[in-house]
Amino acid sequence: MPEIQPGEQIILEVEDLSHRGEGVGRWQGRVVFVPLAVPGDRVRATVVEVKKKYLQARLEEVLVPGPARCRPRCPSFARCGGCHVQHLPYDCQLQYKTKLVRDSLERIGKLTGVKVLPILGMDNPWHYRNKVRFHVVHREGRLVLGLYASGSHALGHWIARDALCHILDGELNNLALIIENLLNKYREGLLDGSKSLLSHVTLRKALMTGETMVVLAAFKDHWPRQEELAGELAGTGRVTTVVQQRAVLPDREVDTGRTRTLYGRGHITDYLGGLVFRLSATSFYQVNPVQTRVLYEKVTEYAGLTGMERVVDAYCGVGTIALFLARQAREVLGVELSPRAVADAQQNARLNNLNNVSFLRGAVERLLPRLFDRGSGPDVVVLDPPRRGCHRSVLETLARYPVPRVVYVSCDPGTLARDLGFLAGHGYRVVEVQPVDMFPQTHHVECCCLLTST
Ligand SMILES: C[S@@+](CC[C@H](N)C(=O)[O-])C[C@H]1O[C@@H](n2cnc3c(N)ncnc32)[C@H](O)[C@@H]1O
Repeated sequence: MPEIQPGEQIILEVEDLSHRGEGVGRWQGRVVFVPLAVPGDRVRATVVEVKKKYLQARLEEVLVPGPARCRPRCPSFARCGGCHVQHLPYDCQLQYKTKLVRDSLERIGKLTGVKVLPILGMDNPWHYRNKVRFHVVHREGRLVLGLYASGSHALGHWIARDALCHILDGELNNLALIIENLLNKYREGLLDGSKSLLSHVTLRKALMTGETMVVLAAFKDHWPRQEELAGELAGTGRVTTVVQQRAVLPDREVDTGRTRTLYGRGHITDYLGGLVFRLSATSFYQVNPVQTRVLYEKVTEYAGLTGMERVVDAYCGVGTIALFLARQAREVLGVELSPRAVADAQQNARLNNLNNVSFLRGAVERLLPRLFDRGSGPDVVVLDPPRRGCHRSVLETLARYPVPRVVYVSCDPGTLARDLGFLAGHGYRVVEVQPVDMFPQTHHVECCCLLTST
């Protein structure tokens, strides 16, 4: 039989969801991925890519809808890359995420029989995000704020034309509309020929204080009437600080673009779990404040502190987990690559009068082995790496110097499974995995895991 070609249409039943939230079915024995299809659907799809082991296809028509399929709230759901599973009711999303974690541990980590608890979901899984990054495009004579389409650098959701974003905080949605109008008022200074000088605009709000930051990321440090624009943004009454950032490549995980404060203090302040946190423009902070509390409580439980322990919080950001744990530990050392985040973390320790915490700036893969080689191994290590997981040398260090408790926080079940698989093969027991739904309506899954070496 001739090989199937891109452009050909196929009909298939969808049986499962992939780690990217795409429908998964089979056609003549081959695995087929169909974005926007859900389990139980019978669909007609066009093949867009033929790979050795699978076909990638585009959904053309749902011939018979699966029993769980529901109507997405957002009219641009099918275009926008921000959400992936709005066409499934929330309880099904939660079941899918728990299953995904179990499957990843078995398939990638080769870990069977690990205790994976049902995911902890939200009471209200909408409008939870405290942060958004809008891309800025010059189109049809206007500067437009929007979100990228899935897997593309084209806008899939324009904030002014399409509905408001259903996972973003309501006030940030309103602010985005105001900002788009203001950018157009100052458009002349914000254009470089026909292109926008601004690459993106980031909005970040502190849930508990309402303080709100606007970050204007531009390809130039200065442009005409910059201060006036910042002043008008501040005059909206919603914005407490405006920061200008030199645009950096979008895939840089540690945001090192130079920043300059145009209005206010250059940071916002939030409260979480009885602690106060200062956040600068480029420092990492969890985007779902309600679930962050749930996650950190789990980290605290798994750390099992009695007040005597020495703890390392690796990949510590602005020191949130380090400070949560410092209240119950002898001492905590945070390690973080971003200089701005380390400055925030040090300031946060002072703001909270916690003097048993210190922070080291640098790569965990470089600093952790040194700590252990010097003989100052801790009792508890918390790992909360970016999506790519831990560097091999971090895991090798933990294998060489067994730590009584490791708490691994992860936002990628695939790399988590890989790293847990390594540690399980080097003397650790994976005691329990607790998924936490930090990102409803999307395929992203956060997990908190406890490992012991005894
Ligand atoms: C997922 S965030 C976790 C931050 C923090 N634990 C929290 O809950 O807010 C990962 C952090 O690791 C930092 N990072 C990335 N690569 C790193 C590395 N190689 N060494 C140290 N820190 C790194 C990032 O700047 C970011 O702050």
